Amino acid sequence: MYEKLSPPTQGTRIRFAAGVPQVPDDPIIPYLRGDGTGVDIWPATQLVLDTAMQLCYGNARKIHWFKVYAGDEACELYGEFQYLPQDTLTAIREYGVAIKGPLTTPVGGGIRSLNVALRQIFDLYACIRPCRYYPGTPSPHRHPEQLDVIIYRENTEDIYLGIEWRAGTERAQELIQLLNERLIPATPEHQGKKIPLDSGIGIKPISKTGSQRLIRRAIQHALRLLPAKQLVTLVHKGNIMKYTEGAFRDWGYELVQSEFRSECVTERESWILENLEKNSDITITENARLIEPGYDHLPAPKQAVIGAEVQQVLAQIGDTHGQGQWRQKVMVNDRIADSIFQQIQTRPQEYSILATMNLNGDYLSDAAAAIVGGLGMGPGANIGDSCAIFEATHGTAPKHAGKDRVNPGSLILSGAMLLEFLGWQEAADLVQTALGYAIAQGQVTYDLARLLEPPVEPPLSCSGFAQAIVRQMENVKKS
Ligand SMILES: NC(=O)C1=CN([C@@H]2O[C@H](COP(=O)(O)OP(=O)(O)OC[C@H]3O[C@@H](n4cnc5c(N)ncnc54)[C@H](OP(=O)(O)O)[C@@H]3O)[C@@H](O)[C@H]2O)C=CC1
Ligand SMILES: O=C(O)CCC(=O)C(=O)O
Ligand SMILES: [Mg+2]
Repeated sequence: MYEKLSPPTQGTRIRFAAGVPQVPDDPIIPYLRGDGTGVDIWPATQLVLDTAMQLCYGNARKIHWFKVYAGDEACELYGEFQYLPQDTLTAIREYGVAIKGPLTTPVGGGIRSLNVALRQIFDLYACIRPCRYYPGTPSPHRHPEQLDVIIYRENTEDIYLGIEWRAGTERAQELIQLLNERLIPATPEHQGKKIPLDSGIGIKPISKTGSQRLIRRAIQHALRLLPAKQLVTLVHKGNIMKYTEGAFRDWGYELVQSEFRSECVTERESWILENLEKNSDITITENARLIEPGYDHLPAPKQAVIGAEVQQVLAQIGDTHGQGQWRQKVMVNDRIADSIFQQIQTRPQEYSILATMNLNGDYLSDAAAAIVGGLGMGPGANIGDSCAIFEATHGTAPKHAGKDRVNPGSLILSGAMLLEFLGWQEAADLVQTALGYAIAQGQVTYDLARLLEPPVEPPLSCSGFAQAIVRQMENVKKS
């Protein structure tokens, strides 16, 4: 079955039934060490996860790690350009749940992203990146503790599908000519536009299916955490990209109507219902005026549309959501992408779960991680219906590779997400608590040490931080 791999001789595979992992007490879990700082952060992570398992479950539960290869390490074993060997894909498919370090992607030419390839091959459509503050972590913000969001990033489409043509190539020019000569002139709203012939071209597909399955998971997550997480915000740049990003928003609202009608309320619906609560004699027009800024300056047909919206909301959900019932539901709203970058900084406490397309989520997850301490504190999971791969938000940070200095926190916390996914909450909680205690006591790596006042000198090494977490876990278990 494998060309160069030998799976562990003990352990059992995880299977998925209707999207849910069926987890034995002795799962075999493939891991990819990764490139760059993967050599530092993976051993640190494995130590913490194994210790947490041992402390919580003794010999009753054990992960049997299965080393598989991608990136530079794979080329060493399998030969030149063998960045993602078939063995690795077979192992991940067979065992269902994996964890990985970061993998390098060159800018411009060369190989396409192995990270993105794995998400696409296994249809890991939901990239989940929680950004939560651990007290004592230095931050450029005065109140980083106010940010506690979970980013749900669509993970398989958008420009990450990688359908691009380099400027000047025959295909790029053929496509530009087709667009300039046929498709653009045939579309009235594009009249007069022209694409410069020396352009590179990339395609940005955003599908209804892809958008809705991601947003569905985000809403389901909010419902599980209710009332702690009560808001799902659809992030988009739909004012500019109407039929891709704007459609993402519209399909999100459609989903509320079609699948979550009794459990959700949209922000606009809540305004309409609240206006009625505050004034039971309010007319449709007065209500419409209150929900739509500039209503009085709109042409009559547009005013009519808003009036109809008010009427429809009251008729459809007045009984089920009115008189304050909507306050117990998950609210769905939307924000334009550029604005959400400042909102998470200026009003972080107002956001809970952010549902995004691929590119926006990539940007937003680094930005949100910066608020809670930087990329060393940004965990993540890529989840599909029959596979899951856990990985940090950050990349290979090549200048720090092999120096035993970077913060393994993101991969360790990704490991905690893995434990939680397996249903081993006690071990997941232990890891998070111990990591929090270590940071609170100033036991930190260089990235946090340099920001603390006064700076911590010398900082812990990568492996030293893992050992500090291990000591904290032992203390928690003793007490
Ligand atoms: N999922 C994946 O595998 C990902 C892979 N990549 C790939 O990684 C490569 C490098 O990307 P790059 O843009 O440099 O981004 P990186 O995320 O690798 O690193 C950028 C900077 O973030 C900080 N940082 C990253 N990881 C840590 C950590 N564990 N602890 C502390 N600080 C950290 C460092 O800042 P400082 O030096 O200031 O301390 C580092 O220089 C590229 O090939 C890229 O494609 C990128 C993102 C995700
Ligand atoms: O795959 C890569 O090289 C970068 C991906 C990335 O930045 C991310 O997934 O956050
Ligand atoms: Mg990124």
